[in-house]
Parts: sequence; structure tokens; C-alpha cells
Amino acid sequence: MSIAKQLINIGALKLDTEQHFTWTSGIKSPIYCDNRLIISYPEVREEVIQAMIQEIQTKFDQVDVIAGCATAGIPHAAWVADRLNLPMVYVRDKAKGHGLNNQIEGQIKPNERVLVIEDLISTGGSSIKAADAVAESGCQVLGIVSIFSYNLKKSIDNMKDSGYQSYSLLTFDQLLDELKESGQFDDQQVLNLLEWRDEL
Ligand SMILES: O=P(O)(O)OC[C@H]1O[C@H](OP(=O)(O)OP(=O)(O)O)[C@H](O)[C@@H]1O
Ligand SMILES: O=C(O)c1cc(=O)[nH]c(=O)[nH]1
Repeated sequence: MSIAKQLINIGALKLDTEQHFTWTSGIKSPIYCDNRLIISYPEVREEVIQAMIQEIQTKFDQVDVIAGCATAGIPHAAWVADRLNLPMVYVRDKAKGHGLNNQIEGQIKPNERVLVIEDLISTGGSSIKAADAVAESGCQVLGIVSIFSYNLKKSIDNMKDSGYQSYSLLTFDQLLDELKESGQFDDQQVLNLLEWRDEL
């Protein structure tokens, strides 16, 4: 089953055209994709892990370390790192502020080739920030792999400016196609959502 179908089946897609959800960037959205639910469904997470591994193996040569973006990217990074028998770190959105004051937890060494794993990309701000922290520690960021991207113009521009390659297993456009095919959304709803996304 496609990842789009699986996300729909587990209820990861939330729609609220009246109240709207507030994204981490502050954007108010009628839609919210809760990839965090994936961790509770072994069959779905298995598909996601396998798809991520395939993406990594086809797009990147030699990966030394997998870095998960805190928090929603962490479990996926952990499963992928485990399957590939690679070291893993995770990257906080900022330094912890107490204890060792780390932003990156785990160990990376200068010049290592690091692949960043994120669960979702809206503006790309969070994953780029995590990748920047990895780069600032002297490592080479190979790119960012995420489960889902809204394909916002802003995220495409942000990724381009950052210079990081970014790949997502599923895009908003593909998800809307699936919602239309399954009869859950009609043509007009899909058009409205695409128009809303393109205006952000
Ligand atoms: O591309 P962006 O505009 O940065 O948005 C995407 C980010 O937002 C969500 O995280 P959130 O801030 O909700 O935190 P969490 O991962 O701890 O749940 C998501 O998991 C991404 O990290
Ligand atoms: O941009 C976000 O914060 C965001 C959007 C979304 O659909 N899902 C999510 O977990 N975060």
C-alpha cells in the first residue's frame, strides 16, 4: 500500500477548515499531517523505513552518520540507522540550555558524511537549521530525507538557498491525488487546497 494511503488509514491527516492548525512557522493551515502517529503502527513504519532506505541508497553514495531532527524525525532516524548499521545522532532545535548544553546529541566527528532525517517539511526551516548545526560542527551534510513535504514555494526556495539536497517520500500533491481517488475529497476541495498552498 502507498505511504499516502497508509497515512490516511491511520488518521494522520487532520482537516479543520474553521479553526485552522498553527504550524511551527506560524502559518495557519486547514491541514495537519501528524507523522508522529506512524510510530504506533509497525506495518506503516516498516514501509516508511524501507522507502527511506531505498531513497538513501539510490541518492547518496557513502553515508557515515544518520542525524534525526528533534523530535519527530528521531524515531525514523533511529530505525534507519539501525537497519543500515550506522551511527546516529539527533539534533535539537537549539542548544539544550543546561547539562552539557548540546544541540547535537551523540557523536559526530569532523568531515563525516551526515544524512539528515526529518519527518516533515513545511517551510524547511527546522530541517535546514538542523543541517546547519551539523555543518557547523565540521561535517559534510549529504542532504535531507523526509517522509512528507508540502512542496511550498518557500521550502523549495529555502532549500535552494541552503544548498542542501532534499528528498521526500511523499508530497502534498500526491497526497491530494490519493484523497481524491479514494473519494474523500472532491475536485473542488483539492483545487482549493492546492491554491491555498501555492499562495503561501
Ligand atoms: O519545515 P518547517 O516549517 O520547519 O516545519 C516542519 C517541522 O515542524 C514539525 O516539528 P515541530 O516544530 O512541530 O516539533 P516536533 O518535531 O518536536 O513535533 C515537523 O516535525 C518539522 O520538524
Ligand atoms: O509545519 C508544521 O509545524 C507541521 C505541519 C504538519 O502538517 N504537520 C506537522 O507535524 N507539523
